[in-house]
Amino acid sequence: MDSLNFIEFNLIDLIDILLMAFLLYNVYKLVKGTVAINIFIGIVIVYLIWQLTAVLKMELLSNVFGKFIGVGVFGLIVVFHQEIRKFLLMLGSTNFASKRNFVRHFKFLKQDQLNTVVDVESVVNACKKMAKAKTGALIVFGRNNSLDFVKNTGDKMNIEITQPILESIFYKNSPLHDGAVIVEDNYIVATRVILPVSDERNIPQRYGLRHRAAIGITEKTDALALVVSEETGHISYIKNGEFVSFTDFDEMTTMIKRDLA
Ligand SMILES: Nc1ncnc2c1ncn2[C@@H]1O[C@H](COP(=O)(O)OP(=O)(O)OP(=O)(O)O)[C@@H](O)[C@H]1O
Repeated sequence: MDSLNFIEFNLIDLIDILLMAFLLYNVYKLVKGTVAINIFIGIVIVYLIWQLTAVLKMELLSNVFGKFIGVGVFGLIVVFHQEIRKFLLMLGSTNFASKRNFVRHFKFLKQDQLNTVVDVESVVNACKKMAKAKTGALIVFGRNNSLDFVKNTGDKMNIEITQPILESIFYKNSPLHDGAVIVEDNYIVATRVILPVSDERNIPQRYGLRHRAAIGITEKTDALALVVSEETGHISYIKNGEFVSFTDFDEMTTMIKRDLA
């Protein structure tokens, strides 16, 4: 039967499927937890129906779905422009192949090579202390995307994270207190960093530049951000350009650890 020819399978098909699965998995990881996930699932469904109608030679339906997908590509570029940007950044990122993903899998070969586990407790404790004292702070955790483009706006550092260090950096009279701190692999790698500010109109007026900067960097990259408000002493956890809600700081700590894993 001609229509079942597609069942013939060779090595190239296997590689094709594996690469496609890898691509889809990474796209899924990017959009997971965002509103884009529903659009992503919708597209996958439309695509699968299109392929099915094509294989079964249902000319009319296949034509309609084909046209829809053809035009839809441009719509997708607009809808997913942030995710596409993050994905391309991830592919070209120096961090992607270097540390978190690649080395971690081979960590057993060299036990003490990298200290990749961020001491989240110390960071959260420092934030709690700063919140009490109404000291503003902005801490960004790098993940897969390289943050080199923002690190260059501040001072490069290499300080292992401790609670007192973080508190002293953001202490009001400290020369380093302005801007954001970038954290990678349990090290403060940059201070006084100027982040891209989000121009999203839906952010409530009460949030100023510190919060907009946290939203901006987490929209443009897969980084995570913690903000301590100087005005209210409120601590916000921001991911994918949105405020993450949590009931207590233990829950927030667990979420950050999970997101950094
Ligand atoms: N683009 C930026 N990147 C990094 N840090 C920034 C940026 N813009 C402002 N900041 C930091 O935020 C501080 C000003 O915060 P602002 O009062 O405007 O924000 P906010 O969101 O209202 O925060 P808060 O609740 O702490 O007042 C600045 O002193 C600076 O340290």
